[in-house]
Amino acid sequence: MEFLKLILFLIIFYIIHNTYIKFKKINKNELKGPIPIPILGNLYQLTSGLPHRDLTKISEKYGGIYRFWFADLYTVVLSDPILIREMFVNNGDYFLDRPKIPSIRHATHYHGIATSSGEYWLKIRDIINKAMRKTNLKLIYDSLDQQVDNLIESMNKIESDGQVFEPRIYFKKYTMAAMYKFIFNEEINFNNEISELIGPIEQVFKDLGSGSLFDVLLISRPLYYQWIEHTDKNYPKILNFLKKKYHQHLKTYNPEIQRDLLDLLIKEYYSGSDDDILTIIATINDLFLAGTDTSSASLEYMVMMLVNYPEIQEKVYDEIKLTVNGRNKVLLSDRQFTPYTVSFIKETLRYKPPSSVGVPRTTSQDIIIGDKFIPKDAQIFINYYGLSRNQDYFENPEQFEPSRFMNPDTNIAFLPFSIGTRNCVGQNFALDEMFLAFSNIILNFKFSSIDGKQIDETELYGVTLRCKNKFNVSIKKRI
Ligand code: HEM
Repeated sequence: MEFLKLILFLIIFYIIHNTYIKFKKINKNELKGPIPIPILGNLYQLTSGLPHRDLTKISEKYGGIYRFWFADLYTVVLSDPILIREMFVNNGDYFLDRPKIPSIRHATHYHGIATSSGEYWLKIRDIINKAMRKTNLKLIYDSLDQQVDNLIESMNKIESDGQVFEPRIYFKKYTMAAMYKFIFNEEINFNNEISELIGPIEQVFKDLGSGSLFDVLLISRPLYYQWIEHTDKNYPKILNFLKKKYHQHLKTYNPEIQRDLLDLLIKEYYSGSDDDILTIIATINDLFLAGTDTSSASLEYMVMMLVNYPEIQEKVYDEIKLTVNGRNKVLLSDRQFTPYTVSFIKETLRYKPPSSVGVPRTTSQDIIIGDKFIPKDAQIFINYYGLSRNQDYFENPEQFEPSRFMNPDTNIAFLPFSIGTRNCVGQNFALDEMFLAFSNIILNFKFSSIDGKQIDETELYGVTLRCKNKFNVSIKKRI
């Protein structure tokens, strides 16, 4: 009986303390936001299954910066481009780190490029920045050409066999093959070892995307960490695969010759210590995950937009056809002559931003931005979806209209790759890779809906925002 009383007392104490933390005044300039409830905070307001849309709706009341409690995590949600610049560029040093949560600790132990912080991150970011410069990517650009040829060849076969084209699978293969070449200098074999990784990778994305309440409830974190360490089978599979590749690579490693990214990382981090091995493995894991799903999801959306807006499809095709002037291949150097095609790609990134609420950051100290107080350790979200729906910057934001980007003035709210020193490290590569695939498929094929109806544009929320339903389309050869 006494024991039960003690438990009851502890529960009541916990709830009161939790409520006090969420309601106490921390600063006279603190952010406004919806009213939280004990324990869950504002999570009860994410009701639609599409958190980026719920967060966008809340910003209609509270504006481009507001406070939202993800259970126990004080979170700042941003959709105002001026404030985003003020924080990530003008005060960038205070917003560079990533939050620490059990599922990330389990996955990478905060190693690698995407989830690390502080000096450790600075060093690895510098290495990857250099590796991603175009001059160091010659190999991968040669290989991209080959991947585009493979894509067109597969599509030709689909068309001549009278089959339908499934964008998701073919674009995934395209972006995976590109990253595989960049990291391992190898052609990917989809019938072989990599096929067993596709399932675990998808599951990891699904788990990270749906998020876990136990990650954001402080009291449950230690137990939750132990639980995932013992039950998760997906990350160990991916990491073991990458470890195997690392050891194979080591056997033929020659410090005089840099074949690929893995060689570069071995050069920088080879000591054989567990920590350095984890750095190498976590970094290639990050690049492989971050560099494949985002670009392939965008390409998938581009095809959907071509089908749903046939008159826009014809405009893009006419521009590309005129530009290549009889050649049967579009090159990167053609891009400067295809402003409408570039606008189409930008509009797709705006309309369906692949990184819907981005990769969260955290503040390293209390800071005032404009007249807004942001406390140390707050989690910072850019709501890319909300940003791209900001009516102050985009007229009729719910309309898919590529010509909005034909205006030569840059729209400061177009930031699908984030901004500042920790923006997307693969931005230029992603834009090149998408342009090459997109412009060449449009030169070769006309896309249409299978049943004559528009394809459902609803998103499925996740680390990467993608279309809710996998869809197929009809393709018809143009040249
Ligand atoms: C349409 C394609 C892509 C979009 C929209 C996108 C968007 C983003 C965004 C919004 C971030 C978060 C940046 C921040 O914290 O402020 C990010 C980070 C990152 N992206 Fe991308 N990305 C794309 C493609 C790629 C590709 C192709 C690669 C690799 C070649 C890549 C590698 C990374 C990495 C490694 C990070 C973490 C950077 C760090 O923490 O320092 N991304 N990306």
